Amino acid sequence: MRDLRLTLRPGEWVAVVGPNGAGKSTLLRALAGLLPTGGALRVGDQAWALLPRRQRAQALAWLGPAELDGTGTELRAEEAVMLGRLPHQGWMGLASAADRAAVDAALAAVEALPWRHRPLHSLSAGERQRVLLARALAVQAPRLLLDEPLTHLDSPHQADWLRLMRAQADQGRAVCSVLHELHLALRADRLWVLHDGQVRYDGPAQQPAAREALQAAFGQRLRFVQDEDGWLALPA
Ligand SMILES: Nc1ncnc2c1ncn2[C@@H]1O[C@H](COP(=O)(O)OP(=O)(O)OP(=O)(O)O)[C@@H](O)[C@H]1O
Repeated sequence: MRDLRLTLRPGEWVAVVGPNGAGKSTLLRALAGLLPTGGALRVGDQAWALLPRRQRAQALAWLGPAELDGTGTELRAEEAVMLGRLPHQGWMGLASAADRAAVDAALAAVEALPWRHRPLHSLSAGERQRVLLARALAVQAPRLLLDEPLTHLDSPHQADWLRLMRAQADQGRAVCSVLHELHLALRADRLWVLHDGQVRYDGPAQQPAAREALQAAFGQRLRFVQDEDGWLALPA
């Protein structure tokens, strides 16, 4: 990937879309500082790489693709979510009242409270994904980078996720999510359409130019329909 110039703004939800192999995960990892890159990655006017690790961990919540299948761990759901609080804890890792409140709120947000004490390996794939989402929420970071957060989620929980991300943006957070669910991606504030390692579109999700870029990226294999909330993309 080269010649990228992208800005993630507070209060804005960006959906990163494009066909398989377009470079979406690569871009997200580069944005999180997880890949060596040329050029400059900045938070405000500060160089990301120069920030202390703890400050970076507080500044950014990360959810990777297919992160955890739960095998080989006895970690319970609420313990996994508490990992999101590590950047806020001292060296002994003692949970404060604020940490516990953040974990409770995150578990409630993904409707995971009833099975908070269950080990991850005993949960279904969708339930585990919701725990990972709760872990990202529990960080309470001003930026959330989420790679395919809807994997394994049923339709109602996908809709819940949409409302959650909208609420995060409304609270002033910047949300950047790689999505294959184009019908939901078009509900984002901004789209980054990727194709062959290039950003082909960076702009409002509901603009005609966004739909043109999507058609080009997906080889004219989409069909757009309108409902009361705007345009949706379906397979042609
Ligand atoms: N570690 C790696 N080494 C070499 N090539 C890689 C590596 N990771 C990804 N690639 C290649 O880089 C390109 C972009 O991969 P990336 O995972 O960013 O795509 P993506 O848009 O997220 O795709 P998908 O929708 O399939 O998840 C692909 O062609 C892929 O084969």
